[in-house]
Amino acid sequence: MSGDRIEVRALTKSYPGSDRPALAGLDLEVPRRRFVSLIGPSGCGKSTLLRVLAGLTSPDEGTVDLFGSGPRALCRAKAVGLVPQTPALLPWATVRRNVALPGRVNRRAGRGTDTVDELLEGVGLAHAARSYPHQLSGGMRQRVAIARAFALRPELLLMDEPFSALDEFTRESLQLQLLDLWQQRSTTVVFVTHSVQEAVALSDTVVVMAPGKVHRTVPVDLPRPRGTSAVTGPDARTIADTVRAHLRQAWDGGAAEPEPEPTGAR
Ligand SMILES: Nc1ncnc2c1ncn2[C@@H]1O[C@H](COP(=O)(O)OP(=O)(O)OP(=O)(O)O)[C@@H](O)[C@H]1O
Repeated sequence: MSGDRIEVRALTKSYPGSDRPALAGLDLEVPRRRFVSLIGPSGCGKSTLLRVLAGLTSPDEGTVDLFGSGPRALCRAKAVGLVPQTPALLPWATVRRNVALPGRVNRRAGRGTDTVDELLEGVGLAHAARSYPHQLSGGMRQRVAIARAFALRPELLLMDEPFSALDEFTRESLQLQLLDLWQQRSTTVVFVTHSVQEAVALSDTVVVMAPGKVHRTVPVDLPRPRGTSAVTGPDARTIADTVRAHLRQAWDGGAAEPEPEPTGAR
């Protein structure tokens, strides 16, 4: 147990009626305040891992230590935020209220809150504070979901392909806003994506998964804050090529040499 990291050990999880486990002995370490992306073939267990980390489902075997607590305890303490692919906003509430509501829950849980105006500013939605969800574009709804997740001041933010339905321009602008919010706060982010470019642009570490387990961890040694030139330059392209090579191995059944050191997302 350690308060400065997430430690997942030998995690297994099978769904009833499925012929192979969704997670098959997965090990992972994520130090506090890091931004880590999970990437891997469809069905390799990325969402299942997020659901276990969020305390939404229990593993069959293995241990999960989130900064010295279990997932359910961290969730009860309102210290875990989850941003899904399609945000579920309250249709009857304005943008402002949608973002403010977790704060009220938080105050009851004895945790601090961020001011709603700062968060709306941070995601470029100050002008839409009085709008309702049905009046927003998909990108704006996802911005509300991100602001709402940060309103919880989460120790751990889990994001499951949050930008996959967005056009490239909206996606890039949201990536920058997310990085700004993350850098201003001490949140640890675990981010699922299918985009190698996105994983490299955002992360300290890219975790390449093969079915049920971690295949490789790839450090992203790019300076922060990352401007467009850093994430499109030669160093970023080299890292992206490394991730793609590991992804190809993962697709081919994970026939790589063993991980040289423990599968920590350092
Ligand atoms: N509720 C469920 N019941 C039965 N099987 C499930 C359930 N959820 C996931 N699975 C199976 O578990 C495996 C892992 O699924 P999971 O959604 O975690 O993968 P993923 O990597 O997130 O996939 P994708 O990239 O397509 O979103 C898959 O074989 C999937 O069919």
